[in-house]
Amino acid sequence: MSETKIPVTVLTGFLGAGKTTLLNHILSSEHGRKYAVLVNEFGELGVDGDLVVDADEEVFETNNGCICCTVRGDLIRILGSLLRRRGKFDGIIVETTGLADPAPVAQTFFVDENLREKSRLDAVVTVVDAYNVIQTLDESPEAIRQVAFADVIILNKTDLVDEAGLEAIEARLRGINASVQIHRAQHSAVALSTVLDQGGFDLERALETMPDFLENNEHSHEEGVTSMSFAVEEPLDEQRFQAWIGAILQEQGADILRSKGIMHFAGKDERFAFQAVHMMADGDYIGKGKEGESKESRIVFIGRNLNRPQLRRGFESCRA
Ligand SMILES: Nc1nc2c(ncn2[C@@H]2O[C@H](COP(=O)(O)OP(=O)(O)OP(=O)(O)O)[C@@H](O)[C@H]2O)c(=O)[nH]1
Repeated sequence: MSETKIPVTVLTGFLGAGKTTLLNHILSSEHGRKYAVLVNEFGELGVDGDLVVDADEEVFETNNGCICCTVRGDLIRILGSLLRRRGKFDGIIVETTGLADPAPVAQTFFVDENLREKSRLDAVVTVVDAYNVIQTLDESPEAIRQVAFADVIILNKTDLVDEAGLEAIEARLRGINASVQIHRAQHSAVALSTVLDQGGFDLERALETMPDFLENNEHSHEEGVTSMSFAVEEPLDEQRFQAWIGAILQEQGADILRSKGIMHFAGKDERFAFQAVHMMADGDYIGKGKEGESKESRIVFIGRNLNRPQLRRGFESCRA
């Protein structure tokens, strides 16, 4: 992805999962980089010397109008002014406290022209409380969505759950989101490289490790949220792909929470990284793959009511 675009990490997770602990861990680590942080609970971050932007309550003020529009408007305004001060920091972290659904925040980076030009959604990171997650998933559709949207899950509070319990949790999380990278943690102490600067390359790694045809539709207790991935070995026709994915997202974007993939287009050396949150999509060329690397194009859909044969046929019909 374009080097000049500032990476944005969207941090989400259920109440008390360990988001603030993670933020403090990031900001107090020796990484030699500067991050701007947008939170709606300023004051929790007792970190000196780092650039912490007080977005206060107003960022996520939602008492009138559509939640998505309000959030987007405020985010666009604050990020717009942040991006004018480019060069002062290397990345932006947006904590979505109080907002169960990360979609409107993530989508902002695909919708606004200015933000699209200057920034890119690097990853949605979801912090999960290992001790409470099973109950939370049973009781809350929002928790399921947060898992579905995640590129990276920090499975936190592993000190409170035994190994068998953790394995059961991981299986359940993968039942919702098969391509997600899960990192176990205590007090959100993860290597920063697992959270920040994920870019298109980790997407590729995630897709590689994801089995082709996961049959996990039996996870109906997750309100039918599941994931499917498809691979095509031959190069794709760019126009055909764009038309197909555009139509799919238009028609089924309400059910498709997240989609992402790495494409090899005929006549292009560089790989194309695609991602979408509901119907809002974005894509960028991310450079050539390594010598001898597979030229397979892969795509993953996470959502409900996914029609496997239809999606597979559609993707295969994009071959050049
Ligand atoms: N036992 C245990 N406790 C933890 C761990 N990580 C965080 N905690 C505790 O969990 C509580 C919540 O952590 P926070 O980081 O404030 O969680 P949060 O997601 O920011 O919470 P909200 O902003 O209220 O949604 C704090 O008391 C932490 O000390 C962990 O790995 N193990």
